[in-house]
Amino acid sequence: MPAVTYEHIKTCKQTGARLGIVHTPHGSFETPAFMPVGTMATVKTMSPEDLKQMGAGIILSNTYHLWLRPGHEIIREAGGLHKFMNWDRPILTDSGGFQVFSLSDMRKIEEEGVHFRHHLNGSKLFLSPEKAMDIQNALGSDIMMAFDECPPFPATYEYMKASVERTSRWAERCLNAHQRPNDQGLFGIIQGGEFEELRKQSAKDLTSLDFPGYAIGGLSVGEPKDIMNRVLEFTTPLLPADKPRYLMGVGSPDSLIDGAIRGVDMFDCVLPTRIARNGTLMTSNGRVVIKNAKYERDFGPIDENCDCHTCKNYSRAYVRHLIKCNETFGLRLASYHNLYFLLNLMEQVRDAIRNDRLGDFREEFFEQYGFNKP
Ligand SMILES: CNc1nc2cc3c(=O)[nH]c(N)nc3c(CCN)c2[nH]1
Ligand SMILES: [Zn+2]
Repeated sequence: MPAVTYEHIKTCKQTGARLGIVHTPHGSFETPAFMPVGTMATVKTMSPEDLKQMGAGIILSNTYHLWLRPGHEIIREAGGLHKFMNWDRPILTDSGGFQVFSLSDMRKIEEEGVHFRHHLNGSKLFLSPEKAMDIQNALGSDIMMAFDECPPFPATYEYMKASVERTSRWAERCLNAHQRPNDQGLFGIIQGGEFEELRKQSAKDLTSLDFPGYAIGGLSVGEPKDIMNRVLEFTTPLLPADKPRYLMGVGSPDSLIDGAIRGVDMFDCVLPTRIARNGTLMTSNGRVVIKNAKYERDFGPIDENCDCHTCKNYSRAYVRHLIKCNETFGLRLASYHNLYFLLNLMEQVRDAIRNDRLGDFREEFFEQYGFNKP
């Protein structure tokens, strides 16, 4: 029995969105799902109890960061990442490729792997498909990602073609290095940028290797949203309908809805906690920049349509005060609300799929949030 399986519940009659359940060794979660990001084995300022209370079904952590600090062997000795961070629900770990390219310079890509400098102390490091698999095996994540190259945007067709072919060879090496296929699911990552031919090539290469799930990589790297949506439109149909589809690095409300409509099941993004820390809050009526003076005497909730712990117990004026004073509690209140907002949005998306009306929901949400404003 593979470690990770997908159960399709239904497809929305109004759009291409699908309702499903992903089953893993640490439990199941409904899809479409948003995964809070816990890079350093913590979703910043949130406790596991907070995450459960807000309905997080799965969280993401990062091979690159945990390899560097505290070191994957320490986590292996702790009994794995679930035990180390006291999270007993599913964990997905990214493979490190993207983090190397987004964090460190002085990098050199070879067939064997990537040579680069530690982004904090500059020491020379090397990451390969086999090393990325060894680290993820030590972490014991339920879903591991294949080691890939996420090419920059834009990239030439020639560069992208060579990169896709190497990423496909790396994916096979990851499968061959997989030590615990019954305990950990390994997802392949489709690359190819905005080139339909290369996305087809990547999908053909990786679906022939029969992974339990597939990610769509190489997006949310600065391309306009209409390009992302177009790439999704011709890429998701290339992926097996009985496997989860994970769009990497996507987390704004409009992109989550538009990705679900195009058949995506899983998303992750640091956006909600990152913008929360500087006081930008997502609400049903659009973004609220809480440091703005107009909230100084606003004793109402962040979002009157939100029933999260922050909105039920604290005012905009109070959160504004804490954020301006850089009080840690303010970071917690803002992060809690933003994560809750996205998790609740995904619950509304799943509801709309159940009722075959995700297209209508999109219109209503975009109108109220202000996405339709010119
Ligand atoms: C924020 N935008 C973004 N695009 C990504 C693409 C990849 C991607 O193409 N490959 C991998 N392995 N990770 C990606 C990530 C990290 C996801 N947590 C991305 N993040
Ligand atoms: Zn709230």
